[in-house]
This record gives sequence, C-alpha cells and structure tokens, in this order.
Amino acid sequence: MPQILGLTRLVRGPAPVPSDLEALRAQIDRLDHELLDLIEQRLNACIAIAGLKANDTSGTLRFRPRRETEVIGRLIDRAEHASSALVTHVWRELMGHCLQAQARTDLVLCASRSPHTLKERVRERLGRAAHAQWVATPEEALDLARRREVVAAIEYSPLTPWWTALRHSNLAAFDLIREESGRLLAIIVGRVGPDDVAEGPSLRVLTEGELEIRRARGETVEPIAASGELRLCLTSQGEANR
Ligand SMILES: O=C(O)C(=O)C[C@]1(C(=O)O)C=C[C@@H](O)C=C1
Repeated sequence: MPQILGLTRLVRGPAPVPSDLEALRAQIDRLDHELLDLIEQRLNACIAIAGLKANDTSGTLRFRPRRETEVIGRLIDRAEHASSALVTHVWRELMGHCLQAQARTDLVLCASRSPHTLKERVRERLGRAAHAQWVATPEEALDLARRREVVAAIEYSPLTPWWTALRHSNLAAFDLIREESGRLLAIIVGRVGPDDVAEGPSLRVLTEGELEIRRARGETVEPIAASGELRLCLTSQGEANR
C-alpha cells in the first residue's frame, strides 16, 4: 500500500500536507469574517448617507452613477492581482445592495427585440440587487421613471423614437447599452442630476439647429438617432451640461 501511495504522489506531485490545507482554510475563514464585518460597516455608512439624501429636495434618485463609476475606476487602478472584471462585478453588486439599503430602487425594463440580452447587460451594469419589472411600452417605462424610485432600461428602435420625450424632462439618459457589434441596444434613463452622470460621452436630445450651432462652436457632438427635427446626440460631458 505505501508503494502505491508513493507512486500516486510521483504522478500528481506533492500532495498538500493536511495541516497546510487546514491552516490556509483557517486563514480564509478569518478573512471572510473580516470582509463581512467591512461589508456591514459599508452598509451602515450607506444607510447614514440615505439620511442626508432625505434632505435633498432636487427630486433625483438615491442612485449616483458618477460616484459608482469613480469608485470602481479607483479600485481597478489600485488592484494588483484582482482583474478589472472581478473588481467591477463585486463592487457593482455591493453598491447595488447598498443602494437598496438606502431606498428600494426598481429596475424597469422595456424591450421586444432582445429582452434576454437587454436584461443580462443591464444586470452586468447595475448589479442584481434591484427588483426588475417588465413593461410593454417605453411610455410606461418613462412614466414610472418620472414618478418612482426607478431606473429604466428601454430598448432603442428607430421605429419608436421614445427618446424625444427626454427633451425638457427631469429624466437623464445617463448610460447606453450596446450590442457586441457596437449597435445601440438600449438607453438607461432615470432622475439623475447632471453632476451625477458618469464622466465620458453623454446623451442629449437636440434640434437640428442646436446641433449645428454646437458643431460650429467646435464641440464634439455625434447624432446617433433622428426623429423629425430632433436628434439623439452623444456629446462630451462638459458640453452636454451647457
Ligand atoms: O455615495 C453615495 O451617494 C452612496 O449612496 C454610496 C453608494 C455606494 O455604495 O458606494 C451607494 C449608492 C450610490 O449609487 C452610490 C454610491
């Protein structure tokens, strides 16, 4: 019997000494407890922030996409072995739960062409903590986003230019979901203030005339959809707020 064990060891390399395995598992248990304690502390800090946000009369959501993107960006820069996918996934989920601890914030989805892909991509972007609800029309999604603590992800289609309703509205189109090919799949909409929209290209609904004026000023404005006189445009952040 000892000979057979010895042979197995030769083939597989040195087996971990049981006490090493136990020691490493004990270390992992300790780290898990520390991680959980930190998560509890983080949740408590977020609940305290909710108290401050309760005094905010701007009518915006508790959700702050700009802050979330900045937090994740800094952590990705700091990470040594943790991939950006790991950091993004873990913190999107964490922040999704921290947001729910502040106020129940629902996800309203509207898609007829690729509902499954849309839901998956939105979950990747915003985490899985929020309750998701499907609605049949973009108008229903926009109505809920105007009135409730809701983030809406609405499929883009040139045939139903619902995005024209974003002009002169308290809703911001603050994120885009694209297909692998780069094609626009959906627009994420919510009551997010201009200062809380993440850095980077931002969406604006402009008339053709306004678009021309901005271009003449040398601004980078790219129309990505059109309906009558109106254009859905990608602009750089500073330019979008003007
Ligand atoms: O910084 C805030 O405003 C928070 O509410 C905290 C926090 C977070 O978990 O870090 C939670 C939700 C927001 O969407 C952004 C960030």
